[in-house]
Amino acid sequence: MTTTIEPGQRTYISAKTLPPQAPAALIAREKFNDLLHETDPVSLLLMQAPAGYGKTTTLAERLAALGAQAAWYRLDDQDNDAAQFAAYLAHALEINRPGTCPATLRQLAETGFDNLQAFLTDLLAEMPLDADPLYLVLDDFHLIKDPEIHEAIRFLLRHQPGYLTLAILTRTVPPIGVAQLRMQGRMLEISSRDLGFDADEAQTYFETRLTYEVSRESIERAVRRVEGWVSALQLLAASASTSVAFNDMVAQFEEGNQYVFDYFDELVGRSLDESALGFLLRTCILDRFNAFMAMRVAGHQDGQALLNQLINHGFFVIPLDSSGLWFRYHPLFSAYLRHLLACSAQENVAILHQKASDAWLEQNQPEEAARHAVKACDPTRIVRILMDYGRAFFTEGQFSLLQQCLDALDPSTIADEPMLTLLRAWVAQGQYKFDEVEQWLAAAEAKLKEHLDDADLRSVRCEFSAVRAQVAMNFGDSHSALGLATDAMEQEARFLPTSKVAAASVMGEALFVEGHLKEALARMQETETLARAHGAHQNVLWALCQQSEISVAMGLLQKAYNVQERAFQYAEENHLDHLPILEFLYRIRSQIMWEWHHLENAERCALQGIEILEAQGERWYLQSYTSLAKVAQARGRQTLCADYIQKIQKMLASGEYHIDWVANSHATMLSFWDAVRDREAIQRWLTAAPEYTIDDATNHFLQCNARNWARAYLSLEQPEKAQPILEGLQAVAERVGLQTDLNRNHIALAHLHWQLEDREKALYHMREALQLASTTGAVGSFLRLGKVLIVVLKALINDSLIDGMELQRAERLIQLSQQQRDFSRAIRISLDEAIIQDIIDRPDVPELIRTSPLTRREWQILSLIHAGLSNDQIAEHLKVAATTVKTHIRSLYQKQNIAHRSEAIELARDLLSKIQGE
Ligand SMILES: Nc1ncnc2c1ncn2[C@@H]1O[C@H](COP(=O)(O)OP(=O)(O)OP(=O)(O)O)[C@@H](O)[C@H]1O
Repeated sequence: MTTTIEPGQRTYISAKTLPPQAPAALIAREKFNDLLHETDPVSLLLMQAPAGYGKTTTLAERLAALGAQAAWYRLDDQDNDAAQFAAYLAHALEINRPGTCPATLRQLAETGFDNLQAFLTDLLAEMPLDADPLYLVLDDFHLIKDPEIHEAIRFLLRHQPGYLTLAILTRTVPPIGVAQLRMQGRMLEISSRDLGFDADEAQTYFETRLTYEVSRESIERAVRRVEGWVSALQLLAASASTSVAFNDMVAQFEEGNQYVFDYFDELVGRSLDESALGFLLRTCILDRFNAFMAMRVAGHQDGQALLNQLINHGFFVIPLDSSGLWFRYHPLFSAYLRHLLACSAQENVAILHQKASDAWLEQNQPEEAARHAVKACDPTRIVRILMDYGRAFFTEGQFSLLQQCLDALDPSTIADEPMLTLLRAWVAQGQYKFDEVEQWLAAAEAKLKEHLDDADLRSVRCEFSAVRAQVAMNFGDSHSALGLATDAMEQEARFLPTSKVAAASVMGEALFVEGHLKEALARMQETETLARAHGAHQNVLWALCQQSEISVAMGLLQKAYNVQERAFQYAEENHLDHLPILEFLYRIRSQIMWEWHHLENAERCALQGIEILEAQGERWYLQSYTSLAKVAQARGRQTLCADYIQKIQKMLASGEYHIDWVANSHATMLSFWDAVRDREAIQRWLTAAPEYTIDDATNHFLQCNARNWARAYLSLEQPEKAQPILEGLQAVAERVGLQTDLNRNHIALAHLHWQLEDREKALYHMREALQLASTTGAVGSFLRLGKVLIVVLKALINDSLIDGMELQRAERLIQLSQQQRDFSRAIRISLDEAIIQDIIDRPDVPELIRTSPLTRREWQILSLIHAGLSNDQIAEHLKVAATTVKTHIRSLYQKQNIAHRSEAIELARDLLSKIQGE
């Protein structure tokens, strides 16, 4: 049955055939250029993604930017009418390209058509055979339910002229023969995965909309939480009025946010029956699922059909692979469903988790099974899983999963089983809960005495010694650690096969901290081999990271880098990107990158570390924040650096950390306070700083800790107090071969003697430092010195005391240090609230500065324009894409009614020159 298209005159709503109005903060999405511009025209461009993913805005923005011609037809429910559909389709084409189909339109008005196909036949016959490329955009196509219109679109796709591309924007996959077109290579697809904003786009978006600064880390976290869903980013920008509120809201997204819930209520409420809703509620407990898992958990016979129904509804169901077998829910949608589930009286959540646990085991996915057993609060299932897979979890480094499992068990259950006790003790030691370690071990020893034979008891003792050795190591008692580790090496492990690997690793660590670098390196290489033989991923990566650390201590940074590469390769080959230990790897990579002044890489690695640690909790971010603070400071971003320092201080105040971490964080804090001349903070630090030793400073962290004291005294201009510390440290570093520390101590000694006005010694130490830098490649440690570095280096050059490589290095350091100081000044001015307020309050300020306030980023760019930087230089300096800078400049121009760069420079000069007092 087809519908006749009756004749008739029509009134057209013009908004339906116009491109949409662009939002005020429109982000250019150049990443789609390749797809839209540089390929041959295709028959169909299918943009399919859930609501609010930016389908309409993106296509409109890109087509306009590329100067492509497009006829828009924006559909609504009323367009499920053949006559209306035909009329609007022809009208959209005609108003975009007059003369395309006047006769068809006339016939529509005067005689009508027998059906849609007859209409399309006439329309296609009337359209020219050849013309400039044209997009015919059908927006919100998911609203079309009429099969006749779907059939008409199939017909159109078969016969359309080559210059026409049909662009369909839809939440669901339309039944128009997509599979066939895909096979024929006649269509392009853009999905939610492509449409999601990436971190750079989100950064530009927030910088355009917010009046406060948000760190890159917060932006990346926001993008991860919402998976680039622009509507959620928009909500964030509109609702959060400070950076604290911003971060709170991002954190809230995990559990759910009321505005987002309301949005989903509207979306789901309209279109789902009971059975589909039940299916959603039950399956939302799964992090991912296929039809089998969905059927087992939801208890539905035909999971696949229900799944297809949900996908066709355009819900936030994300395919995980191209085979279309595995799916998951968008995290915000999942939070919404979990909220509904919690409110539902009909579902027994514990039973759902038990079903999930059993089904995952059938799918040979014990980790998932364990997670659900924990959520079901089901100790019997947990013990069963741990007895079968606990060792594997351990060798893979799944500590937080083990912790969750073990936390759910009764202590006496654990004490009955040596293997469970060992797991429990290792997990506690990994969390620095050293007292607990001993309690777990002692409780088990007391119990096991009663029912284990002598051989087993000996094994237990040896394996327990391995844990005790690691604890002793963490207390800094390398002597006891060595003794216990030797004990542990005596017997083959019966309960946890990797106990001997752990003991070997402790021996390596003990040698390292005692300053026996070569032996330590050899021991760590053996540990790596042993760990590889056991397939113990965690231990392999740990041993590699330690080799890298030892190489850094020896001043062989390039070698350390190469070892890290091996570790990255191992992680990739074994698909270990989710293991928390990878954060260690990224962290030490970030440290080398900072030392080599590759700031972008240093930042990237620190951010990557945070991403890995997200599930472990913020307590573990300390080192990542330290790296980010160092990068921010090196870039002259003092406000950002101050934010990180504040976070670091908070963490240090509320948790126990190894001295290695503490010393590293303190070094960064001191450097920041020195740069901002906060003498009080340095004084305060001295009153509570960790004690230092000099004679025992046979490793990098004890050297760093003592050097912190010396640097604090130097910042307070008390060189006489710093002198014995630095000289003592230098002697120890020399004795045991800590080359990187020698390098850093020489830099500090140069500073010290400059303060003491002993020019000759200052220059001597600086020259030694430069020489060592030819193997370490150090840059960051020099730049930390600030202004005095330039003075001392210039003196070295003036006195012709260096040549060749050292001279080149000195010149580059002067240039970098100078640049850092210039940028720091420009940014300080543009980010200082008081200075900006001062400008705004001036009576002669242009009115527009008051009425359309600039964002921080715009002030910053204005001040960099004033400092004489080109767009590319600004982009390079701010570490953003050149297009991002252009977006900001465009917005700035709009706000200030500026047409040319020269006017911007004039405005900047006018606003900033007096303030800078130049
Ligand atoms: N490039 C962009 N720059 C700024 N804002 C954007 C951009 N893209 C999308 N937005 C904003 O995000 C929101 C959702 O965008 P849009 O309406 O284009 O999504 P959609 O996928 O077409 O949604 P629907 O399925 O509801 O039609 C809009 O408020 C829009 O202004």
